[in-house]
Amino acid sequence: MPGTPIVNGTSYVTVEAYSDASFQKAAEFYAKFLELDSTKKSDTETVLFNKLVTVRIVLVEDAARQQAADQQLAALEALTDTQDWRAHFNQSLVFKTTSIVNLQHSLNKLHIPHQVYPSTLLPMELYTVDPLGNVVGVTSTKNSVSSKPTDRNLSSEATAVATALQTGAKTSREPSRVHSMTDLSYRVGTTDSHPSLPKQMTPAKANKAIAVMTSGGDAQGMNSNVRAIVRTALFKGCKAFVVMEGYEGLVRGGPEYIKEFSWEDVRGWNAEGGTNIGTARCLEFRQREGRLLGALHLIEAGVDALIVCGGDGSLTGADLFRSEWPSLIQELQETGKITQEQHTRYKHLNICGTVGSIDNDMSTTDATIGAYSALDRICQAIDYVEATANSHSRAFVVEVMGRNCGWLALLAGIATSADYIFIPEKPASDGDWQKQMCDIVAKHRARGKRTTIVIVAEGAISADLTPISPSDVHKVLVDKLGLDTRITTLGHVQRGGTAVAYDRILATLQGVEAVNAVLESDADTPSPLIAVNENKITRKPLVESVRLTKSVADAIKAKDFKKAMALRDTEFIEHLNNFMAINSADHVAPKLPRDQRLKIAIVSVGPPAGGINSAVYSMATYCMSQGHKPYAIYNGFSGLARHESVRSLTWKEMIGWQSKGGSEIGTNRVTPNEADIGMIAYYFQKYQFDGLVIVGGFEAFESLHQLETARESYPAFRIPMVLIPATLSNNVPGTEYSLGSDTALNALMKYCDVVKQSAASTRGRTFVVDCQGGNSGYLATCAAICVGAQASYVPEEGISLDQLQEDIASLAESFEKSQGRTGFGKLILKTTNASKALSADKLASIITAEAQGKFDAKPAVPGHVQQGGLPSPIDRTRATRFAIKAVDFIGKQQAIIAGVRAADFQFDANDKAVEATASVLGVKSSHIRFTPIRQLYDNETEISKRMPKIIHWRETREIADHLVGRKRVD
Ligand SMILES: Nc1ncnc2c1ncn2[C@@H]1O[C@H](COP(=O)(O)OP(=O)(O)OP(=O)(O)O)[C@@H](O)[C@H]1O
Ligand SMILES: O=P(O)(O)OC[C@H]1O[C@](O)(CO)[C@@H](O)[C@@H]1O
Ligand SMILES: [Mg+2]
Repeated sequence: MPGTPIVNGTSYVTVEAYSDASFQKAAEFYAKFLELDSTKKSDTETVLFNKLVTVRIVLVEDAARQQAADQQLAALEALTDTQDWRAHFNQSLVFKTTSIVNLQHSLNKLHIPHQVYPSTLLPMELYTVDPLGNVVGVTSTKNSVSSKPTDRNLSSEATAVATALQTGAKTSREPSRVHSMTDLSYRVGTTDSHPSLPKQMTPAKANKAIAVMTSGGDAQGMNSNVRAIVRTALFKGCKAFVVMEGYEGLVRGGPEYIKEFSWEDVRGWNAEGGTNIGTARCLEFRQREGRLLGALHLIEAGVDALIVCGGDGSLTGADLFRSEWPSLIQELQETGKITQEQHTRYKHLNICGTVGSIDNDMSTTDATIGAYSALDRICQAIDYVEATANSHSRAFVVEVMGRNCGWLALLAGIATSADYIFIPEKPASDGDWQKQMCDIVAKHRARGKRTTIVIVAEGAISADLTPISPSDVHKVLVDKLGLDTRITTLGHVQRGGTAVAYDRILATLQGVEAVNAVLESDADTPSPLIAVNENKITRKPLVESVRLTKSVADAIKAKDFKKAMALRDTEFIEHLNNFMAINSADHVAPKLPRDQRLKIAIVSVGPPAGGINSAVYSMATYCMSQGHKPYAIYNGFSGLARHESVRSLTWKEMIGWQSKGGSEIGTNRVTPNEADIGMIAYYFQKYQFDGLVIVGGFEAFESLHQLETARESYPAFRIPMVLIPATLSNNVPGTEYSLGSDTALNALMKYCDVVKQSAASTRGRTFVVDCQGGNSGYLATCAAICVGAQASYVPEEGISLDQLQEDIASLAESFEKSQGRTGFGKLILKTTNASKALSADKLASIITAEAQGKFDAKPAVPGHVQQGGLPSPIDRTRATRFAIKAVDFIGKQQAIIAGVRAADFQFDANDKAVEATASVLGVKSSHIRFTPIRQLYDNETEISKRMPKIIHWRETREIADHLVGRKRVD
């Protein structure tokens, strides 16, 4: 916003200069750096100021101090790249700013060297050194979600300095002085020349030109990846380029194919399908001549780093390109195509891969960009097909994409509870597959299923590598089982439409991380591939990932299917085992011996969330496959206490539950204490439950805690108990993901896409969307990333009037800039509880009034639409995974608790092993973990707020802000 001071905070600082020359330079420096006006009071005093900050410079001639200061500057210059130079200085000034980003931009323009911390996309502190030798820090950390620099990025000493910067406290390293908002007087050094700063302070890295391309088959989410890369590159002070048409664009070169992009060029891309920069399968790039041209064109365009978003093939190409780079540029120089200078400048090709492919066939990452969107399209199609199949009692053979990889077929099989799947990694021999399929289909039909769904991956084969086509399968179903059968080939519909929320977020976070990775790489850093493991964005060596991926295909070709499976990630194998277990649920030949079979109850507590039915279905069918007896407690604990609503679940009644929304066994918010815990214990004893699975959100969390606490009094609760988190608020302590949150996020995102489109069609229109989530801003924050909302307000931060004013001003500014442009609609998201006083309606009125006719705002309230109807494939498949893990947990914990169950004198509730038998299942970082409820309840929960103490997604807020250029007020 023009006129807004770049720094604020009521700081008044006096610095001393020891020579006239340094006195002059300091005045110039502060005027530029902090955008201050200056008044020369006398030959020995200059005052620089804006509304909020005053810097007073006084000249105190002193040769000895001058010399000391010179030495200090020389020491600073000697520091290396890897050193955290803040830790080597003992004097500093600190100011606050609303936007480090803007400050960084202006310093880049002024060519004033600086460093930012932490060294991620989320700079919260910026440092430079003034001509007097003072370290000058500017921080944006004050709002409740921004975090301190982490140990990951800072040495412990530097962390102490950073902490002190934020708290105003002194560090133990005397005579460090860190101040803010006070009148300070410093002993400062001076030099006759402007200090030439140490290497690592120069913004050399941020001067890079970073190019991105999309390659191979297009995938939903590629546009979000490109958007994030372009904007992060610009945000970091780099130039951003896009290579059009994949490797084809590299081979052709020139500004038509290698284009510089601006912030505005990627506006609105999150909601667009396919890839807007084009993609291709380029034969020429497979040849050295093609890659030689590619190298030349990159150098001609001045590109330092290339980020390739593509599948296994594209990244194989990228890997080859990087390994060949030295010889390519050698040849270019020898043939006079590039100069010696260019050869030196572009000596190392900095490459990074973000995996974009619907196939999800890249090793070392759990998900590729686009895979879950394609899965969404497949599941939607199969859900549709189910309806017609059911009407005619028909069988459908559905062909899905995936040349060498069965991930789509497998996950779709789980998500739609298909009868049989064909995937290339685990083929049966000819003769066997026909029998296996017919046995299972016939069994399901005999149990009363009217539909049959068989999913065939494009690359399906039998054990002798003969392709299995949908017609082969069709023939068997007709000839052997006499089923009325149809074939549906989904084809490119799977790559159609816009990305699901998961892909938009994955693509965005990976884009941000890819830029970080290339900026942090040097000649010796192996090219990274940006992966995701469970919920965590990670970096993996590209070469190794490509090698592993190739070896899967090689193993399949060599008929070594065991190896092929082993080379797929562990989650793939787990999914396959899960599919086979629940799909072959068998009363006749269960897996476990009689003495290990258990009675396991499941209950749902709290409001409905996508995936509850899938969890119940998977838990029950898995129990059946093992030999356990699954029971449902209908209508929560109140149902049990009042009506003894317990029934063992049958296979037939659960047909179709995997894909259903809501909760078939009923749910409510009543906890055991509210319902009557004595009655509940009585029924637990009556039914002799050996284990309990609770599915739900915060009330379910409270329920588990109550039951665990009641173990002292009621032996019936001395059984393994586990909570599967399921709530759209995603606020259950002990997990970073709750079932239902993905379904809700997609529902909210689709709603936002629609209103944003409406906003874009109406000149000067903003919608204020009211989001659910209780006291958790998770949903609003993630949706803000998915739809590129201008701002989001969440309960963790509340709504400050200053911030609101800032957001309105920035809306005004962007609407003004957008004059004459189309497709320019804005969204503001607000969690209902972000402010009780400011409803979406009121907020919209305030914005409209403040806009003074330049634009307007309307409220939009999706309400319970956010519960989402049908559960998303992510919620369905994760529900299955969680349910099976929960049942296994109960099985494993039996031994620990069974011995002490009955005898009071042996039961010690404080025994750690016993305590751990009542746990919350959660995704934490990149693992599934069980955490004892007692530990979570006592140490990790803000009970009154119904929230975990640590907000795992808080960094995401800053990314959301940065990608739309939102300025933050303290
Ligand atoms: N071994 C290789 N050497 C050089 N370039 C390659 C190589 N493999 C693939 N490429 C380049 O990458 C492009 C895309 O590869 P491919 O067609 O295998 O798709 P992909 O990236 O695996 O994506 P998807 O499988 O999702 O469609 C190829 O057209 C080619 O230009
Ligand atoms: O669109 P094309 O070039 O026909 O490619 C289809 C192939 O691309 C993929 O969709 C991967 O993107 C494969 O699953 C499929 O075999
Ligand atoms: Mg591929």
